Amino acid sequence: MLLQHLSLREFRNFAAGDLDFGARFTVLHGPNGVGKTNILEALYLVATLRSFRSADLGPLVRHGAAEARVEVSGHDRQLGLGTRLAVHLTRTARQTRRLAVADGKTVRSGPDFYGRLRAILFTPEDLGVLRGSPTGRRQFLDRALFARDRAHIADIADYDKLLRSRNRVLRGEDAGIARGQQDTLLDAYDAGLAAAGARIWVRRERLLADLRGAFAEAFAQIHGRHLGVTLEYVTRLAGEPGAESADPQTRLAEALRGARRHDLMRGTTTVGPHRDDFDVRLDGQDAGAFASQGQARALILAFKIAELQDARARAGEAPVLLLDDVSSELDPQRSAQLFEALLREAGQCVLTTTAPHFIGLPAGGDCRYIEVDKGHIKLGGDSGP
Ligand SMILES: Nc1ncnc2c1ncn2[C@@H]1O[C@H](COP(=O)(O)OP(=O)(O)OP(=O)(O)O)[C@@H](O)[C@H]1O
Repeated sequence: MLLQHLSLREFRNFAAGDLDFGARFTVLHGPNGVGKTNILEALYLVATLRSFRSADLGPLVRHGAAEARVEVSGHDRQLGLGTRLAVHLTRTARQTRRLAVADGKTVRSGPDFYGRLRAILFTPEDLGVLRGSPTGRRQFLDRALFARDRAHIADIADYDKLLRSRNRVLRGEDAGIARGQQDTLLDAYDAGLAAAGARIWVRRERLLADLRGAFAEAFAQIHGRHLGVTLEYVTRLAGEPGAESADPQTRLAEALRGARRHDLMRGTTTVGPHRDDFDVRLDGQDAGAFASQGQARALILAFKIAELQDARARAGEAPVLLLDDVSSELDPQRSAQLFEALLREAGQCVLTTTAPHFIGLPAGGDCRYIEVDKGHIKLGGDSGP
């Protein structure tokens, strides 16, 4: 989809905001805290019905408002038609409800909505992923999969819900459950977790297998060919004796059953893809512990390039690249390298920066500079920085 227009109502710090996208680049610029990332978050919401900053959608509704709306219009290149996608958020006392609308029609099922706008996100936090927590690395992989496989978003949501329910039962938090009922409930949760969890696990393994070659090549181009690089999925389930013959769902179901007594004592679920990780090695050494800052960034950049190449090859067109404030983390030389490599692979790209002169893209033609100022999108933003 080629993005043409975005309209925000009561979203984050925007009471109302409208902007037209550049055909290739849209540079959102302004000081810290004015709402630039909020605009990327709005686009990400339309792509995935999720936020990349908060699990709860409540904070996306402007303080004091009960409802928020994000609407994107653009051109669906595959259908050759104009298209409009909207997400409405309604905050109630207990939760925030979301409603997806495509071309005026409500879309009840998430998987029917995901993928109409396909977006790949790159934030400064991604640059620290190798040194950060396994949770951050799993989110990093899952975000890559959200753009690749629309079923993955639904599986992650189902898995998280089942996991929370299983953990509540393990901790005895559901009052009034007898001992016999507890086992029946756990059996049901285990079956659901094994089904969704196996799909998550298999997709993550396949993603890494598919990206491995392009990742190594992109890293070699950025950093040189003198260091060997590997990329592996890490799961405790892989090495279970005799497990190789069973399919992933059966292996996960058996592992959950086997861990149940232990999990009851711990009050939490200790096996499954919510405990998995991925491992990047430079000449056999763990990159998280041994790579220099520059190497770690080059590795993540290489992963994103591989992700963009894969997405373009699969869908026949490049997804929209959402690039949040990356230049602030890099020196000018690295910044130039990053833009050169990423932008070569990207189709349409929406980027935020406090320093538009850093971006170095000429205004006009396919590039539009838009100034953001405390919840206001300045009109007439197609001039240069
Ligand atoms: N629900 C909300 N209602 C009103 N304002 C909000 C809401 N959520 C966030 N904000 C405001 O949005 C602003 C943050 O916006 P954002 O993170 O997009 O800034 P930014 O321009 O990307 O800044 P930086 O350059 O530092 O990354 C803050 O001023 C915050 O108070």
